Amino acid sequence: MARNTASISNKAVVGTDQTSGINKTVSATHKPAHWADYWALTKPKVVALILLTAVVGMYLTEIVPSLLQVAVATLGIGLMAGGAAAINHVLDRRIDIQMARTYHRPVAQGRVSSSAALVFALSLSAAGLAILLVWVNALTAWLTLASLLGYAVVYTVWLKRATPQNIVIGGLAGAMPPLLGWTAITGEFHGHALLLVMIIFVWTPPHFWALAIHRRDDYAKAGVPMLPVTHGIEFTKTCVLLYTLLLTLVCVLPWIVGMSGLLYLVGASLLNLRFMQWAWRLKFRPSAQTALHCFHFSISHLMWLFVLILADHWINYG
Ligand code: HEM
Ligand SMILES: CC(C)=CCC/C(C)=C/CC/C(C)=C/COP(=O)(O)OP(=O)(O)O
Repeated sequence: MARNTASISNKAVVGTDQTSGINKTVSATHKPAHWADYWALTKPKVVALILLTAVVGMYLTEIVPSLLQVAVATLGIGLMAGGAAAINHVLDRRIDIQMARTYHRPVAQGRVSSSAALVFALSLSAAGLAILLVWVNALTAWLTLASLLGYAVVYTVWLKRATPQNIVIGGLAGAMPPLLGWTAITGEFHGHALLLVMIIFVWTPPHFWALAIHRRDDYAKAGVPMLPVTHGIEFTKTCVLLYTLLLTLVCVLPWIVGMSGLLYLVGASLLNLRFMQWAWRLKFRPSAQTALHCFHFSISHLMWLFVLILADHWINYG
């Protein structure tokens, strides 16, 4: 278990952030806001992966979308996802200041005021909603708004503070993008898109709980009832292992229903075997960094899985 420290004084906040796996000491004074602070509010790396899954949803339909269609829908969904992330920074600022991983965030530190961050977040969200309503379609616009509210309000305000199943239920909002991509092109629901949603939904618990195991003490200190805090690390490791097993089974469904071919099946199975190997190691042969490695692998896993689904689709259907 990594040890993290965050001491807060009037002038400076100094902590050790090991999420990256690198022991880097960060210090922050109350500097004025920089454009990079606003960029950070949007959680750009998370949104990038969300957008990859949305774009794959767009290209998996029977219609071949134009680049302009893809670009406009991606912009709309991206603005709303970034807006949701910025709202989360405002609503979570008191939790964020208490955790070594998040204490340096712009709103928690006061470099960006809550009101400025809120104006920024609502502007992004409104622009995204308008783009989707005017140039995409109403179904996608309202579904994206539902995802935004699901993450920024239902998860952040309520579930996160209320139950250790917070990220299981709240995970639905983050799992929606492939469906958003699909409806952006077709204007309607499809079982194949729902399968992609199910894959991200089942992937989310092992993704997050691996990190939460590594950061258990942080969450305990901030009083957030994450599973390793309420039910212990061993129980959470068992849940990670069982969810990776479930994920392996769910990932076979696209092949069973004829949505994906052998390239996908073989590639996805290899990725899932590796994920299960990390989860097994986490449960039975852990070192201090295993949970962090497992978390990092989960991100590569989802990225390559969606690249594979798309490559397989292009090979099979042109
Ligand atoms: C309720 C659902 C989810 C929860 C609770 C969750 C939680 C987290 C947390 C706490 C981090 C660490 C962030 C940081 O250190 O700043 C993280 C990182 C990340 N998550 Fe998730 N996540 C969820 C869903 C997703 C989804 C749906 C995706 C993409 C499809 C995703 C992609 C990522 C990526 C790419 C990172 C790395 C970010 C970075 O390195 O800056 N997450 N996640
Ligand atoms: C409109 C649309 C598609 C919305 C997508 C919603 C979205 C941005 C989901 C990402 C989920 C996420 C990063 C959760 C982090 O949990 P946390 O907020 O508890 O983590 P933290 O401690 O790092 O803030």
